[in-house]
Amino acid sequence: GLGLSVKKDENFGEWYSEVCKHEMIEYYDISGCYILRPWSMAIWEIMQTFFDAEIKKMKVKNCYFPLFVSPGVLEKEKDHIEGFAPEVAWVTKSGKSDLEVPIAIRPTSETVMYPYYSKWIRGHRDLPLKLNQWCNVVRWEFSNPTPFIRSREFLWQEGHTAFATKEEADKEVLEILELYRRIYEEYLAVPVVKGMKSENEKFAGGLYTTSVEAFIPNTGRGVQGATSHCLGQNFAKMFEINFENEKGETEMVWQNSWAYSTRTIGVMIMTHGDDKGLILPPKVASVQVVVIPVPYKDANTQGIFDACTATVAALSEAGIRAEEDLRDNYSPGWKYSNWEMKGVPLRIEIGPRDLENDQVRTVRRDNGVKEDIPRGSLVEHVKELLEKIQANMYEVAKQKREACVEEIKTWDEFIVALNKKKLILAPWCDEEEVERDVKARTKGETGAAKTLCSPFEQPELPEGTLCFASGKPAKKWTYWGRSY
Ligand SMILES: O=C1CCCN[C@@H]1CCCn1cnc2ccccc2c1=O
Repeated sequence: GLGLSVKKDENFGEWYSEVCKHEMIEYYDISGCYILRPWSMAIWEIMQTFFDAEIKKMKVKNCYFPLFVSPGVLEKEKDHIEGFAPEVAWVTKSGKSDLEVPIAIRPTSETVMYPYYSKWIRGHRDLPLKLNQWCNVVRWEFSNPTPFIRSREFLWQEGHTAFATKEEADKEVLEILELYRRIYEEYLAVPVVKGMKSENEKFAGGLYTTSVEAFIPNTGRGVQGATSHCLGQNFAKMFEINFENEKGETEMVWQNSWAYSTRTIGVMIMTHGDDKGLILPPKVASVQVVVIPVPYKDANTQGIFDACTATVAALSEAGIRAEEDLRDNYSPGWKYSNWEMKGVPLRIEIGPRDLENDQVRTVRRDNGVKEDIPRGSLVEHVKELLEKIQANMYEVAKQKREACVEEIKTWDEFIVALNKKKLILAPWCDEEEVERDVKARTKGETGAAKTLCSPFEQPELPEGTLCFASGKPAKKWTYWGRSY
């Protein structure tokens, strides 16, 4: 039928799967793989347009490296690959014959790119080297696949930069992290926390990992939104990426790598969707306004259709992504439900009365508010409405997320908050052993609790505050929770 068969608060998993099928994705006959249909691809492209322009301002250049990785290079560094090896997909045959040597499909491109960084970087004038690629990666995961959130192939951008000094690397890590915050908060209207990953959770091959973390109130799970790593000189050592500095001495480069993926779209769907379906933030909506005629038996139907077409033309002229739905085989009511399901942020209805009064009726998808607007001031009104919708969606999501945050000080409080699906802010001694212990003690069928990040914005930590898990002196406030 037309509507969703379950409610968001009743059966979130089923709700999410159904909402995604309303033209964002199509399930594919290989498990963990999904078809990105135009309705979600358009969102990816809008984000890409923003991010690509921003990194170009930072002198990052786009490139493209092969999909295939030779085994020798992939396994070059044991502790980088150790935990990940089971996820690597391999090509072992071509046609009927086996390949002499199996070839891996990139799960990420450090080992693909860095042998060539070593070749291209000779002297300090070759630095900084800043490359990015927009591509797909494959990780053959076995934990439950979820559209956009966890798939065996996904689209992402991966930036790989090399500098002469650590200071330059440290600076870029945070500049990129700010762009990720903007993607989530300014485009997807999703609030995120910027922070540092723990030693346990960071990218094992790097020096430190920063991330933007989102939270899904319905499941009480954190979700890593995007990562920006400083790799230090670890990969430079592994791949011998050296340069001759101004004094003629040989030094190793300092590197970063950073990525966001199509997971962003899943986080947006989970955050904003309701029981009528998707709600798209205007900034990323491929159709921001849908104009629907409401003809009445003997009314001037042609006049109504012409008014719809003229309204779309005026809005498009002003750079607003507007479409009319003049299909004569669907009722206005059916169209309202259909476009609400697809999450179009603003609907405009034009009926006989609107025609007489030279006005249109607007209906907001985020809060349902209806308003009659004179056609003379339509464009300005709609621009304002779209901005209000964008801002309101962010504020509502931020309040919902804040309502989930619980600050705790003891183990018992931690367990209670965890079982109440809270986003937990706790004082922690920052010891890896303790994090591993918390994971072990909270292991359950819904997954263990772990650190999500230590926020850069640290609340006051009074002298003598003890770690909630170990009782040792706490060093920092850290967000904990179950995660995707
Ligand atoms: O996040 C990023 C940002 C973009 C570039 N790569 C880094 C780190 C990727 C970490 N990672 C993640 N899954 C993997 C899966 C298989 C093999 C290797 C890996 C792997 O190295």
